[in-house]
Amino acid sequence: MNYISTRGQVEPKGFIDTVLMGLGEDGGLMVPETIPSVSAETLNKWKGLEFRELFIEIFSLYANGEIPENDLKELVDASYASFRDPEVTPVRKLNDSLYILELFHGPTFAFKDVALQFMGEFYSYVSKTRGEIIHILGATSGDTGAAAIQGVRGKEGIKICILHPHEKVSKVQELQMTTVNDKNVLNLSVKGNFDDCQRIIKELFSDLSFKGEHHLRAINSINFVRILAQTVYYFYAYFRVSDQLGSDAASKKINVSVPSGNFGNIFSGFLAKKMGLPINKLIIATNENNILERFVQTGEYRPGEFRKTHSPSMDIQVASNFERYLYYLLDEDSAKVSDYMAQLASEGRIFVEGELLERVQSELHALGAKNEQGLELIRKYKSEYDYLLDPHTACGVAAYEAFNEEGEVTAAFATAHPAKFDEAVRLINIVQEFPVQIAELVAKDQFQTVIENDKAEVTRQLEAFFAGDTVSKA
Ligand SMILES: Cc1ncc(COP(=O)(O)O)c(C=O)c1O
Ligand SMILES: N[C@@H](CCOP(=O)(O)O)C(=O)O
Repeated sequence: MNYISTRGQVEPKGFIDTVLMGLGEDGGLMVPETIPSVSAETLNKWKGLEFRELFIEIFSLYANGEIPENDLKELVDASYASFRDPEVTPVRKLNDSLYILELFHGPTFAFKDVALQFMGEFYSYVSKTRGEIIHILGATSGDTGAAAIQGVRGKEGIKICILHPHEKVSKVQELQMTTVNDKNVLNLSVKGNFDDCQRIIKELFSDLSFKGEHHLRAINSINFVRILAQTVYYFYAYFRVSDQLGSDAASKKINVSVPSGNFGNIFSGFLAKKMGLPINKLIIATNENNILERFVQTGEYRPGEFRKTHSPSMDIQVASNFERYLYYLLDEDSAKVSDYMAQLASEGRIFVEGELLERVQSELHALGAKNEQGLELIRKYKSEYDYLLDPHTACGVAAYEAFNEEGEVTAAFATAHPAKFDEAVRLINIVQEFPVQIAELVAKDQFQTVIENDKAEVTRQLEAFFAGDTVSKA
């Protein structure tokens, strides 16, 4: 299988080369030339697999055998060894129509660990086996950065620089990133918002001579391998919810409700559904930064005013993976995607209507939860089920409440542990106990460089950080 760009100007690439390229060299996003389809028979075989086995099956459909089976197994085992739950992503039933897929059992307590602990192992493997220099550049609203740093800290042949918005991530997120004192880690705290950080790194990735000279690699969901790793828990959740439904499984439809910002997580669900997983509704849950809700309701995709909310990781206006969705919406017509993206760049908006909008509305449901609504739901679920939602998960539960209908059940994705967002939880006077790994962060020193919202300054920092690195092949 080869990979091509949504904008059609990149020669087809193999799997590892696609991962190393990250953002397509034409500014588009890489996608598989064809999406593998999974038969009902295969789904039936897969339903008894544990998470790691499922990962290997799904990954193997996309990786062209470029990683020998034994090596892949070792990578997967190493990636999930640090997870606190043996199931990796367990599913809890809250009531007859609501199941929670807990994605926060990795080392940094957010769903990003599922893909990023794997990516850390993967990059290390590629560095050793191909002698590639791996200089990771990423932007974060808090969780990607923490998980990516954790995945590569101290690893030979790899350096990582993460841009986060200054004073716009939670205290725990900031500590998770900035208390890491390994020499291969650089935290830049940018006086701007997440969209600024993402724009700067995309501009640097688009400068092909700078990217090549400095061996820049992506860990954000612009990188297709992130999307792929995230599809695994859609399959896993579907199978576990079906198990728990028992004899009711045949008569119930299964929805997923996914807290969304950069559109990577929900796009993984879109991909899983295209592969043949019979998910019913794909529900996008956002906070008041509701560009995706506005798009699904009206067909207009227009970044609006940035809102600071209780779910800061989803304080995102420009949803990176939207372009991948657009590609499939436009029937894989890369010329049309390029036109739409050029229009977005020049006019600040794009618009779909008529049959296209009808298709969007048949494929996606979306709700932008209000700040107060999120807090109210945290309070309600704590008191009714003794289950503490984090504020991002609460947006997903709000969307479940809005869209789940008779004959359906919903797997709402818990994308973070509430301890990461105690600022919000405290507002409703709930006192939570912190996991020890989080409690011990406050005593540690922090290492970060605060900089202006300025690409030239980021460039200078990177040139100094990456200078003189070489790597040899194992
Ligand atoms: C806790 C949490 N929930 C949800 C999201 C949204 O996920 P995505 O960016 O893949 O849409 C993020 C990050 O964006 C997050 O950190
Ligand atoms: N919420 C994310 C934003 C970046 O998303 P990504 O999926 O593209 O890495 C974060 O925590 O940084």
